[in-house]
Amino acid sequence: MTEIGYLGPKGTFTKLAVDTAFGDEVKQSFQTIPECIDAVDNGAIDIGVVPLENAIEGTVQITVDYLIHQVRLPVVAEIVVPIQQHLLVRKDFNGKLSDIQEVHSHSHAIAQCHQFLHQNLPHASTVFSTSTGKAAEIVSEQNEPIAAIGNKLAASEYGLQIYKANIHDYPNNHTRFLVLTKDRDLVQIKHEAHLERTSLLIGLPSDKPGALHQILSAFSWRKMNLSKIESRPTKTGLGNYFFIIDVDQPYDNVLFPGVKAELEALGCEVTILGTYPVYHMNI
Ligand SMILES: O=C(O)C(=O)C[C@]1(C(=O)O)C=C[C@@H](O)C=C1
Repeated sequence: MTEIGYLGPKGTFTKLAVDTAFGDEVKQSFQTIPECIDAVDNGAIDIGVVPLENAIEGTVQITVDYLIHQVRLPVVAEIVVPIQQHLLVRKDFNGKLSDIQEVHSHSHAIAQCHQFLHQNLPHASTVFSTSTGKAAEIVSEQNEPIAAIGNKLAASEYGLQIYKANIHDYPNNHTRFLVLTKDRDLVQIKHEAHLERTSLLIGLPSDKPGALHQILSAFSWRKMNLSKIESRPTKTGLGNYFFIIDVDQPYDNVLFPGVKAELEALGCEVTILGTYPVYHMNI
């Protein structure tokens, strides 16, 4: 039976994404994103689902860096889900907002609610946890005036109440999750794909004038639509970067090999990270 790993424990957004995409398959929770990716790599599980990017806070850097520098796994699908952040407290908490001393959550969830916290809980300290589900678990176990930021699944899993709903700072909050596996045939998502996307990693030989312009030209004159470009440090010294580029079309045997050859002629190193369908889902 196919086993699917996710950032746990129960009640995380990743779990919601996995449940929506994979229904009743067997699932295993991991405490960190690298542990989940390692488990796919060493065969302990078949598929891993990890957060990649949030509409408010941007890239989940540990995911990108781990996939670039430590474990290269094929990306075979992307799941996009709406994210609604709520302020969760124990059911026996009946104080005021100003009584809350600590707010626990994943750093990305705290960042998505930064303005809310700044305006409504300026006196409370923020405490980072490994996930929103973990934060909810911590709050459920302590008889203290503390709160977690998380989703409604976390509220029901840990017996918490939603003290204030939808505290994320901007509407239209979504997170992209990557589905990673060595065996593409294992992944069957019963939804209609929104589009096909291809992600590339491009390394420059050295910093030189016009390098980025030349890279972008290779896509531009072929009329290939880029939906994201991001630089990440190569970790070899200040000023050295990789570019990660998302192209909103599937890999083909004409345009992509053409881009690759053109960029390699410029001295760039080009790696295809994956070509995959993108599913937009409601949770
Ligand atoms: O902590 C969780 O619930 C997660 O699934 C992680 C994560 C993230 O890393 O971005 C996923 C979705 C939300 O953007 C907030 C947190």
